[in-house]
Amino acid sequence: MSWWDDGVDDDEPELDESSIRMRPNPKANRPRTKTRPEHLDALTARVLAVDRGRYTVLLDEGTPEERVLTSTRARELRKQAIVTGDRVDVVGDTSGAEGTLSRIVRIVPRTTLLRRSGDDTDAMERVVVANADQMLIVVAAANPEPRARLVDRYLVAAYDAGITPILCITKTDLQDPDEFLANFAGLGLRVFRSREDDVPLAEITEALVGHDTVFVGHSGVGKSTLVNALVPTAERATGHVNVVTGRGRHTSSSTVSLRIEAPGGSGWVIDTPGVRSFGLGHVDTANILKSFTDLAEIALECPRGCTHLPDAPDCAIIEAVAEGRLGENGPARLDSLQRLLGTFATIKADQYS
Ligand SMILES: Nc1nc2c(ncn2[C@@H]2O[C@H](COP(=O)(O)OP(=O)(O)OP(=O)(O)O)[C@@H](O)[C@H]2O)c(=O)[nH]1
Ligand SMILES: [Zn+2]
Repeated sequence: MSWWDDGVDDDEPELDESSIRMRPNPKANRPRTKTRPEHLDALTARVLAVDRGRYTVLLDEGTPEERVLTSTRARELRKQAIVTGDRVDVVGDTSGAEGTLSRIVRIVPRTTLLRRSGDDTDAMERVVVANADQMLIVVAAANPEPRARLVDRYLVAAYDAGITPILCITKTDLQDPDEFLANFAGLGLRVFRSREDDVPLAEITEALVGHDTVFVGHSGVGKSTLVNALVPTAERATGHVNVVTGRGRHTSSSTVSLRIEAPGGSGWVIDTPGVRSFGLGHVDTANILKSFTDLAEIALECPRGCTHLPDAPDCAIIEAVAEGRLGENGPARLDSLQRLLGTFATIKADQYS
């Protein structure tokens, strides 16, 4: 069981068989150039949304010819997941005219890939979002009560994927977030404080321009409220219940890309409303340490197989911090790293028990 899971998980990204690491017969994976056409005339597009075998893609982004197409995928891609944020090569009718269909023939190599497992004991991974370079983690100062371990799980997923995490703490009108934020003091994270009646729109927008940012957060933290404030055309469903119809929470379940416009340029917000569970069964511990470049360098002096956890004998990082070599913030930084590595160690222990 993932303790992230609140039972709602209506966004089911496809399993990506191409990313399963065990390859019993490497030769079978060689591209069969004879049978696969090259499609030299293909055009590269951005996948905005995925819905049951239909892909909404954006072509000629940012030019006067920009247009939205509906695409299917070529048969040779049927075993690979194509997800929001992917760049793909399309052929066929790329006019974008009503009723036309183009065809995806290639996935452009991804710069990053945010993945999750079904739960922590599950090594099978699902692809959530491709090519995001930032992750905005939305957490409420209160209601629901914030828990550092939950944020740690998002951080582990981000660091594992090589995505830069940013924190946005909402509902600061309900609670002073300082004490909670102290948990992350060592990470050098950019932190935004927000409340519904005073969202720091200019600052957050500035951080999003020029980036593809995936928004994650537990249900009820105010993520939709934030997305709607940043991208007024988004109209994401929020937790307000309509008293007239008695209906509310017509929550949309699919991951979407929303363009954020600012005088200085534009950026993309990738909202992942349906992804409630974030199993970390696939995470590689080395990737967590790699994100702490200063500590990773010192870790080269650690004994082989060092866990860097508080009980690790002769850990070079622990020694360096104790000697004050990492400065004033050293202890907080080590503490954060150990908490993330600890999260991971617990997961692995469960997996192999
Ligand atoms: N007091 C206070 N309430 C807020 C704030 N931001 C959002 N809320 C309220 O919190 C509730 C949940 O907000 P949503 O934006 O729907 O939260 P969400 O994270 O998108 O939740 P899901 O739709 O379940 O994914 C709503 O009733 C909001 O009005 C805030 O800054 N302060
Ligand atoms: Zn060590």
